[in-house]
Amino acid sequence: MSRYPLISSGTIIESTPEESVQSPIISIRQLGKSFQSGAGKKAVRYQVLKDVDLSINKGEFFILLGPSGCGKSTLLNLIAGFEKQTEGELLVGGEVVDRPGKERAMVFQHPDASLFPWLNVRENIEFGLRMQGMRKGERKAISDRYIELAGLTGHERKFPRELSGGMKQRVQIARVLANEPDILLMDEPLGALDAFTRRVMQEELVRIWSETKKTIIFVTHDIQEAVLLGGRIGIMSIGPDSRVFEIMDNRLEYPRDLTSREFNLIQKKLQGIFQDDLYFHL
Ligand SMILES: Nc1ncnc2c1ncn2[C@@H]1O[C@H](COP(=O)(O)OP(=O)(O)OP(=O)(O)O)[C@@H](O)[C@H]1O
Repeated sequence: MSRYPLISSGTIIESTPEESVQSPIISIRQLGKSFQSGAGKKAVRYQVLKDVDLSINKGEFFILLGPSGCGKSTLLNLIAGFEKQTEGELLVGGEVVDRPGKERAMVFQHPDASLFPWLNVRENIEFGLRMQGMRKGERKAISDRYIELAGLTGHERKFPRELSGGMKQRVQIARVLANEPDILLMDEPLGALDAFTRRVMQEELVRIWSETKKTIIFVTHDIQEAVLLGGRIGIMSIGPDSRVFEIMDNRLEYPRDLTSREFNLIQKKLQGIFQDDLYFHL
């Protein structure tokens, strides 16, 4: 039984028992991650994640929501294979994750960290394909597709320094998609954008997701963004020992209307959880 009575208006929002999730592409059982700081007698262990259970289906737009420092990026990094868990099991496509893989791609908050400043938009998008030894014609066909999908047509020859923040993020997303991963891991990818650009990019992301049918795991601490984007929203408890303690189904139709009564109802439910005293004692 859920700790929070999330269902107040029929099917709009409800808590999903983990058992009801079918054939997951990502399966996480009793996952834990601790970090050690310092060495010798002064060494201290900090248990960021503990007993994380989570199943994510193919094609889902899944949100990881929680306050700053609760361990969202750590969980994403474990799924990406950038970090290794200290306890528990993590499977992607039925395989144990012990390193990064082509089927998983990370989109970071700051595209500058991942774009090559000396390559133009098309060359950035084609970079991974060139590394694989793909021929020019084939590369161009793929980059054409993702340039169009990401709304970059007409900007192919520009360099990162000539692009706005939103455009750079589009290039990062197009580049990741060009490598055809099954899963996009997005770590607050819109967090550095101004409010207007962010709204546009949120809409674009929903469109790209519905056109590509990729599985997306999207990290945010913004409740409105979570409700706008997520099909399911995994709510993390405050660390240490953070876990996904509640999952909400969000069945509002896309594209979602921020001003609708239903949207605000879900937003309020989530706000209620984070303001509840119980939340601080999970
Ligand atoms: N490599 C590391 N070594 C030691 N501690 C770490 C390391 N990476 C993360 N942590 C700690 O783990 C905790 C969770 O960090 P994490 O970045 O996962 O949180 P977050 O929820 O993504 O936060 P934010 O929303 O601010 O990005 C923090 O206390 C952080 O200091």
